[in-house]
Amino acid sequence: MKLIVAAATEAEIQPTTAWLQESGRKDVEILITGIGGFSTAYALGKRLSANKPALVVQAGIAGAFSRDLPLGQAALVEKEYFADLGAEDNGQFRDLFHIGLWKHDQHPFTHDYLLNPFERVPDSLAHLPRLTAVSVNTVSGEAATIERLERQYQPGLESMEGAALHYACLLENVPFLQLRTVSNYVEQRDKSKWDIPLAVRNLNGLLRQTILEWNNER
Ligand SMILES: O=C(O)c1cccc(C(=O)CC[C@H]2O[C@@H](n3cnc4c(=O)[nH]cnc43)[C@H](O)[C@@H]2O)c1
Repeated sequence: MKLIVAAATEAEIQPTTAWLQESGRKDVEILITGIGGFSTAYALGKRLSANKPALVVQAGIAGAFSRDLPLGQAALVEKEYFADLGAEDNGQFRDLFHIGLWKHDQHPFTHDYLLNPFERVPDSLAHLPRLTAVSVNTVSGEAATIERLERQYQPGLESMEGAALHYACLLENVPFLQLRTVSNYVEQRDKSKWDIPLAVRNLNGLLRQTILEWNNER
């Protein structure tokens, strides 16, 4: 049974891809899903309908809401929200639960979020904080948007693909983990403050340990 490592961009997991190619390992499959929820849901849905892996690990960088998480910090995402899917109503954002198009606890949601029920977290990742995250189509950079997300969801992290991973894997009944490292803070956009190399280095270090550990256990 395979382990699938899914990432939005090749750049985020390039060190792991190179290492896997050198090792000639065949039991780990790389899936580049593209950026955003729609491309991730499509890529995962298509792949998982062919046959089911033992585990999908989505690996990527993310924005952090709090300075308590240093750049480069790794975390596992436990709860995910589709945070910009809804309607604007008299200056207020309403999600699909609020406007009655989705029902609380409808499969695969728990209340209004997507919970990862996976309990067999590898030792190499067991020490990581387990956070709530929001998934968005537009990287948040306006104070009003950031305040709204914090008020509504109390997130630790923001990405563009996490909720799609949870949604697809819960529907397909495939175990999954979402591993993220912090590349930037969710704030007014200033790419010069991002540290993508550090986030990618830490992400791939943990990915490699996870793959080695996963291999030894079977
Ligand atoms: O510019 C580069 O060199 C570069 C290299 C690797 C990856 C990138 C990306 O921009 C990856 C996009 C990916 O990152 C996630 N992400 C990172 N920070 C945030 C954020 O603050 N809010 C939302 N998403 C974020 C996201 O999942 C993207 O898919 C660039």
